[in-house]
Amino acid sequence: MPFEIEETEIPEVKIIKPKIFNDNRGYFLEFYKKNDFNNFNIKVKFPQDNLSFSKKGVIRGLHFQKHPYEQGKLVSVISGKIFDVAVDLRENSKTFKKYVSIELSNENNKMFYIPEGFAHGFQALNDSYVMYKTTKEYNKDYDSGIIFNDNEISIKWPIKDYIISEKDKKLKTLKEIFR
Ligand SMILES: Cc1cn([C@H]2C[C@H](O)[C@@H](COP(=O)(O)OP(=O)(O)O[C@H]3O[C@H](C)C(=O)[C@H](O)[C@H]3O)O2)c(=O)[nH]c1=O
Repeated sequence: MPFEIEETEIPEVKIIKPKIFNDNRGYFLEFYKKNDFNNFNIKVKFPQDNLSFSKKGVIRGLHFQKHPYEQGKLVSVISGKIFDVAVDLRENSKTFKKYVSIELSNENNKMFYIPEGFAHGFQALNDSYVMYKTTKEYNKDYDSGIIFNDNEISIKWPIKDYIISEKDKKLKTLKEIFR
């Protein structure tokens, strides 16, 4: 089985460790294999792959797509290191408004599986290339998000001297979204 799975404090959010096949040339790993993920009860399709490059200190997020275009994500770091965050936005969940975070890097080759119903964001701990698969296609009309420093979630972003987009500066708080 070329993947190992680790639980997090939010049961549906998983850490996935692909098997690394090292040899004298370098290494090989599988990012995703339908049957193996089905064995982990992750039975989703990924119609879109994304790649973003972020300079050290950049925070992207906290983003989500509104119903019916919610996106699950399988996040990996091709090069660099990020502090990756998933926030539970499922109002009927015991962990509503709670978050889990993980360091993903091309050293640990870990992946983060974030199901639909969560907001996603990350901070680049050095210049980083992040590749992630999504369970639905991007729909700009349903693109939404929560301000990164919402004190109801209170994420401890590692780098204080952050860079964020003008768009992300204007994102609402959880309270404003879930009145
Ligand atoms: C997400 C996305 C964006 N775009 C276009 C829209 C903008 O013209 C440009 C940059 O978009 P944005 O500033 O929303 O990119 P990020 O800040 O990296 O957004 C992502 O950041 C967090 C971490 C996520 O998990 C989401 O996938 C996504 O919200 O790419 C597309 O054409 N397709 C897409 O799927």
